[in-house]
Amino acid sequence: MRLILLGPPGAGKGTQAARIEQRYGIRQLSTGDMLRAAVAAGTPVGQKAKDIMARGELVPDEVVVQIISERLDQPDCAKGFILDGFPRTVAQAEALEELLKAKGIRLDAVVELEVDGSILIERIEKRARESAGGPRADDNAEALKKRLEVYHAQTAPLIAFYRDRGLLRTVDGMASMDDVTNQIVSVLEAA
Ligand SMILES: Nc1ncnc2c1ncn2[C@@H]1O[C@H](COP(=O)(O)OP(=O)(O)O)[C@@H](O)[C@H]1O
Repeated sequence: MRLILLGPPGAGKGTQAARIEQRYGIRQLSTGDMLRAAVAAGTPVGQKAKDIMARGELVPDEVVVQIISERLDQPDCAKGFILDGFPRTVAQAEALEELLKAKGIRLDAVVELEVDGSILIERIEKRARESAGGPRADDNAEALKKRLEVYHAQTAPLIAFYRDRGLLRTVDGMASMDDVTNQIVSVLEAA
């Protein structure tokens, strides 16, 4: 099973990806988590990404494409994977298409979590208050506003991109967490 989870910040991609990982024994690949790990470790990629991420902007396409390309070659992705937070631009989606073609891999589905803009800010502020390790560098009002703008300008066009390819499946991200999981599972069983 190979899928992409698509949706705005705060839509619940991380939560659902972790559940799908458990259920199907496939790997969750979160570019946000990978970049945060690189920042924490102070690697060259992390040094490059740190300030960009804190502002809520996107790190350059070639950086994340390279990270994902290498990650997909790891043996733990052989059974499948869930891309969470990637692709985030049409250029990334095109690069992914090329990459998968070269690796001889086909996507099964792109699952869009549809959530009203009005509740996203509320959800992320709640996450910032409740996160054990303290809030993320980009979970503040200014970066959040920027992340939502970036989503609408750069990532939302991927909905049409994948609809055109017959891969898009939309689920109601406003339902309860369990209900959203069930919807995703039905979509995957049908794919
Ligand atoms: N595919 C990507 N392309 C560019 N930047 C990315 C990508 N994935 C993550 N990032 C960077 O990491 C930040 C956090 O991403 P993520 O953890 O997916 O957060 P969220 O979905 O909650 O906004 C993004 O705002 C961006 O700066």
